[in-house]
Amino acid sequence: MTSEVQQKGKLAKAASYILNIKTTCEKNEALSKIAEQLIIDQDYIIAENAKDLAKGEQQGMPASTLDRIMLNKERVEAMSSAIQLLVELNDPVGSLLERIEKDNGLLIEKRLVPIGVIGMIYEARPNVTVDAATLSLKTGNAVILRGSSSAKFSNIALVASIHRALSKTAIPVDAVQLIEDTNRETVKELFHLKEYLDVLIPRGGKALIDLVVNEATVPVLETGAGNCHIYVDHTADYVKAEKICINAKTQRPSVCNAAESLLIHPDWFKEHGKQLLSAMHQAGVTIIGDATVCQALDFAELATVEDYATEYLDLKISVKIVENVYEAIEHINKYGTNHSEAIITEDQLVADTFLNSVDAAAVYHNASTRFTDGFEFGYGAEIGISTQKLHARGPMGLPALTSTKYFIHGNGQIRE
Ligand SMILES: NC(=O)C1=CN([C@@H]2O[C@H](COP(=O)(O)OP(=O)(O)OC[C@H]3O[C@@H](n4cnc5c(N)ncnc54)[C@H](OP(=O)(O)O)[C@@H]3O)[C@@H](O)[C@H]2O)C=CC1
Ligand SMILES: N[C@@H](CCC(=O)OP(=O)(O)O)C(=O)O
Repeated sequence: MTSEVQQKGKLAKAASYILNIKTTCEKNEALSKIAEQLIIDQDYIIAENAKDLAKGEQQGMPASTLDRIMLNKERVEAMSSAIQLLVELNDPVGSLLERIEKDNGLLIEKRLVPIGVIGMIYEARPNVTVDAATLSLKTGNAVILRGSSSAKFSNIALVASIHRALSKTAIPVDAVQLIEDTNRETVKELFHLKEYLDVLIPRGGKALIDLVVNEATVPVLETGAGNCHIYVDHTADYVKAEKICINAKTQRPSVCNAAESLLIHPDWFKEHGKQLLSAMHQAGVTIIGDATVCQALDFAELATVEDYATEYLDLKISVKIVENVYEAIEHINKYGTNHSEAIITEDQLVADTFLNSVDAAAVYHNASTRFTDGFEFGYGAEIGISTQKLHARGPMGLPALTSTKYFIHGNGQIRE
C-alpha cells in the first residue's frame, strides 16, 4: 500500500511541473486569494486552533509554547497581510544572472528557476505553515509540509483554507501538501523521498537537525538552533549596550535569534557590569554568571560549562567575563551555533575583527541579534534561518528558494 507521504509526494511532484511555468501574475493572484480566504475562514481556523491549545493545556505545555501555537483574529490578519506584502515583492524566477555570447553564435543564459518540490519539517507555529506555503508558491515550488503534532488541527485548517483559495486560481491545489499523519516515523519517510523531493528543510531544535543531517538521503537545507551571543567590548557605549542586551534577550525569548549569552570585557564590567545586569534582572532575566559575576552580584547564579552551550529560549542568560575580543571570538566559535552574533563597541577595528572572525550566518555591530528575520531583511518572510554555508545562509526568503539553470540558444551549432 502506498503511504500518505508517497502519495502526497507524487502529487506535489506533478504539481511542481505545472507550477514552474506559471507567470508571476498568476502566482500573485493565487497569493491574494489565499490572503482573502484566510480572513473568510478565520472563525473556523481559530476554532480548530482552540483544539490544539486545549490538547496542549491538558499535556501541561508551558505558556510560551502555547503562545507560539495560539491563533486569534489579530494573528490571522497578520498572516493575511504578510501574504499581501509577498505579492508586492519581486519574483526572482526567470531573473538573468549571466549572459555569455560565444564566437560560434551560441547564447548562454543563466537564470533563476524554481527548485521543484520542497519538504518542510517544522516547529509548533501555525504561521510557518502559511509562510512556507506562500514563499514556495511565489517561487514556483510545490511544498510538502510536516508541522508539529502539537499544531495538527491548526495546520489542517490552514491548508484546507489555502486549498479552497487555490481551487479558484490557475495554481494547482496539489502544489501544497500537508502530511496529516503526525507519527514521527512518517517524518523519516521524508528523509528518503528521493523520487519526489528536491530539498528537505528541517526547522527546529538541534536534535531534529542532527537526525535529519545524519539520516537523510535527500538534499538538506539545514536551519539551526540559536545559541546567540553579545560581546560587550571595553569601548562599548552604555546606553547602546543596555538597549541592545535587553531587546535581544527579552523581546521574544523563545525564538532562535534571541541572545542566550553575554560576554563582557573586564574593564567595562568593572564600570558598568552591575548597572547592566541589574537592569536585565529587573526586566525579568535570570543571570547565570561566572565566578567574577557572582562575586559582584548577589542575584546571579553560578554558571556551569553546560550553561555556555545552552539555548535557554527563556528569560535566562549566561554571562562570562572575557579578556578581549579574541577570547570572545574563541568562545563563540566553540559554543555558538553559527546563527547570529553581536559585538557592542565604539572601536571600528575591534568590530571588524569580530565580524570577520566569528563563524555565523549573521554578525552584528551595535545592533540586536533579533533582526535575523526574513521580514526584517526585506524578504517578506523566511522559510527558515540557514546556519549552513552552501546554497543559502541566514534568513531564507524568495531567492533562497530558487536554483539556477542554463538556457542555451543556438541555430544549428555543433561541437567540433
Ligand atoms: N534557524 C531557524 O530557522 C529556526 C530555529 N528554531 C529552533 O528550533 C528550536 C525550537 O523548536 P522546537 O519546538 O524544539 O522544535 P522540535 O525540534 O522539537 O520539532 C520540530 C519538528 O520536528 C519534529 N521532530 C522533532 N524531533 C523529531 C524526531 N526525533 N523524529 C521525527 N520528527 C521530529 C517535530 O514533530 P512533533 O512536534 O510532532 O514531535 C516538529 O514537527 C529552537 O532550538 C530554535 O532555536 C526555530 C525556528 C526557526
Ligand atoms: N522569524 C523569527 C525568528 C525565527 C523563528 O521563526 O523562530 P521560532 O519562533 O523559534 O519559530 C522572528 O524573529 O520573528
